[in-house]
Amino acid sequence: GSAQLDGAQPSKIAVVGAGIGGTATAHFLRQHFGPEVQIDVFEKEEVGGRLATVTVNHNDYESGGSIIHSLNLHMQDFVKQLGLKYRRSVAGKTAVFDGDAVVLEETDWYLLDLFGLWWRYGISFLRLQMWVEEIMEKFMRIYKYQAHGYAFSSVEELLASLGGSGFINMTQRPLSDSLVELGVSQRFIDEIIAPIMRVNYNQNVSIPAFVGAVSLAGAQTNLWAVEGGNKLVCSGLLKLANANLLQAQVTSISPLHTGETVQFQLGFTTDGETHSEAAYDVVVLATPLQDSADSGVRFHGFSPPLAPLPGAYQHTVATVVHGYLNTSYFGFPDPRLFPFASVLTMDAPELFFNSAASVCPVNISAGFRRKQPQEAGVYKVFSPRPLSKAQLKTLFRSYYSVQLTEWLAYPEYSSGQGLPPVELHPNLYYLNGIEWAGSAMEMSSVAAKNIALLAYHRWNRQADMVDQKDLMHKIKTEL
Ligand SMILES: Cc1cc2nc3c(=O)[nH]c(=O)nc-3n(C[C@H](O)[C@H](O)[C@H](O)COP(=O)(O)OP(=O)(O)OC[C@H]3O[C@@H](n4cnc5c(N)ncnc54)[C@H](O)[C@@H]3O)c2cc1C
Ligand SMILES: CC(C)=CCC/C(C)=C/CC/C(C)=C/CSC[C@H](N)C(=O)O
Repeated sequence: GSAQLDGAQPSKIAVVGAGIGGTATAHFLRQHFGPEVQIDVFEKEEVGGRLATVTVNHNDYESGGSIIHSLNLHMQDFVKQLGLKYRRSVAGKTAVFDGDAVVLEETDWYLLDLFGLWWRYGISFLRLQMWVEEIMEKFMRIYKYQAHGYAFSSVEELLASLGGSGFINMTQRPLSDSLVELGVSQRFIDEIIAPIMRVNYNQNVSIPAFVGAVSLAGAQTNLWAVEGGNKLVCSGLLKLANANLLQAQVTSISPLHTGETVQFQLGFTTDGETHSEAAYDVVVLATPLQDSADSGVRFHGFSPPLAPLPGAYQHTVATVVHGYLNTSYFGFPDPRLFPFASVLTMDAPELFFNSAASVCPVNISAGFRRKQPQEAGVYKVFSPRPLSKAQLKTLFRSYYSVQLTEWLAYPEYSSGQGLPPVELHPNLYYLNGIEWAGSAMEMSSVAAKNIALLAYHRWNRQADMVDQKDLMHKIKTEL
């Protein structure tokens, strides 16, 4: 009970979930709280969570989170600190399919086919590009604030520090409204924006503008991934943090009142057996807690009781197929004349898939080249539901293997609810609320750094490092 009063560090911290959010939290907690504290990370399934690979024909392919933006500085830092390597994506052309024919043949929507896009969409293209750049520039402020040690007690405070009320409004208003206001044409929205929202978030242009901008950043050309698989970052961070990995599902969290301070007792099951571990000073929940996300975590004995989180997570199926693409379906009876590496789709009710793309293995050997459509290749198809045999036969002339991963992938953004809280109770934190602003590896990493800083400042009662206003100015005048 006296730990917090005499300024000592916490002795035990628990993190629930070993995805990028949980493992990055463990790493940053270690940085801030020092070498003495015991950090236990609970994981019920695989380290990596939504970063995962499937093996096809002796090669591994990303089945969950796959691409990282060049300005995602936490992810970049992790890769450097862990001695991992970057894997650049192998260039390939993209088409947009409307269910009937290819409506747009482009090479690379930012650079190569700029003139083609100009001709077709006029000023829309430039306006959109500037809009995304401006948002990215403001978003990048977070790295400075975090490097100076500033933390935020809510996702709203964090966003407001970066982009004022404009950023918060962007989490509530539809992307389509923002784009129309910008003067982006309906044709551009239907043929380019909607297909990008479908491939990245399995949703339409009514998703909020902030996550829409994140999704558009994810359609730029400066993207990379981690050689060997993105999930290597998670296992690497656990080691770097010197954290204990407990292969167990946390089932309950209850407060333990001892004197003036509160600690937490965690109930968990491992190999069907129930255990409990007491006396955690700080707990970070790094997994979605909505009922539909099925984390299995229950809160007992909190007064007032913790309110359930509204909203649900979107079902998205990633199907990795080794076979021959049926190019006829896209209007190219001769596969040798099919020039595309990926096909995005417009928002058409009859379409049963969102995208189909030739994919590269996570270990690209020096001489790697994409297979031609007349050869057997490995493709990833995103769809809202598992593909039936008939649907597979529509997309592939024949195939050797099919691997299906069903994800509760990212928030269902249409519900228009607010952003979940970060502080559930003193010393009990929730990471995944940030996904309701935008779900991406970097968003979880930003939230991880924020929670580690927040936990540290709360523990040490440093109120002047939390929710400070006018940080740009403060930082400039700091020594
Ligand atoms: C198909 C797909 C494609 C994506 N593509 C990209 C992309 O290209 N780029 C990008 O940046 N992002 C992408 N994302 C989003 C990105 O993967 C996620 O935002 C990010 O991985 C979330 O990490 P997290 O650690 O917050 O959550 P998770 O990875 O979900 O980690 C939570 C962990 O907690 C564990 N857990 C849950 N309950 C318990 C419990 N009770 N006890 C113990 N453990 C528990 C889970 O098993 C899981 O491992 C994609 C997501 C999907 C699904
Ligand atoms: C957080 C910021 C500022 C930028 C992140 C940009 C980014 C990498 C967004 C990706 C979002 C996402 C959920 C993509 C899913 S699908 C990716 C890919 N098309 C695939 O084929 O797997």
